[in-house]
Amino acid sequence: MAGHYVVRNVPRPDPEVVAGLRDAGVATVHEAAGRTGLVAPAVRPRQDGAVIAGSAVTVSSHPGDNLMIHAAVEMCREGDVLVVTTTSPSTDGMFGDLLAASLLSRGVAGIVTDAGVRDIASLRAMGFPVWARAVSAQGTVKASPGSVNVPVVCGGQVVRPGDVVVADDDGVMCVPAASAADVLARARTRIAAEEDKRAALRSGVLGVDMYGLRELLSRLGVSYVDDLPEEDA
Ligand SMILES: O=C([O-])CC(=O)C(=O)O
Ligand SMILES: [Mg+2]
Repeated sequence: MAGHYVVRNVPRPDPEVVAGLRDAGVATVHEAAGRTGLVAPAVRPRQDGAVIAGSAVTVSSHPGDNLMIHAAVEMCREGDVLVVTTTSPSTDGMFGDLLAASLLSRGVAGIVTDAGVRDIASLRAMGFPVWARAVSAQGTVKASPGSVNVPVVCGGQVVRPGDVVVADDDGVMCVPAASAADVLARARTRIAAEEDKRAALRSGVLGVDMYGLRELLSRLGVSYVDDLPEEDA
């Protein structure tokens, strides 16, 4: 990108679609999106049990510099998720409890970052959810230009401002704004099918029978034997 920008206007997704995707959860949304959009698992939850979804506000920062995160706070609205990336890999702790306090005052749901966070005990105590590549006490400066609300790559996934970011204990998904409603419809179909499967499995039906896997195992040359044959022992 040639210039540095703070973009004010972001088309936000339908809040009902966002809430539906949050309720579906990351694993189901990932399947419903055709196994696309999953942020690399190195960008992992730094607390237990947090489940969020929201419209992405994106930050492209110089590594070791959190100036643009400060600029981004003002662009955030209730329910947004801040997605922070650096222009080259960095694990520096560029986000902590002070910035979280600022984001909480604007109703931000949480942060996803390809870089590092610090003050993690305070962040947990505040109930501000974080998905981050690293936890590092390494401090950062406020000195270099970057951009807010431009397309970024986080954990190998392109995230555009206004995309739906879903994050829970399983990781982080980015659903492009244009496909969010379709993905939610597919997620709901999947959830209904899984309910039937769960009930059958709980009642003792075996996966090998329910999914018709006996034939597949046989075709793949997997033999059932009472004892391991001598020649393979
Ligand atoms: O201030 C910083 O540089 C990052 C941090 O620790 C905080 O937000 O509390
Ligand atoms: Mg701090």
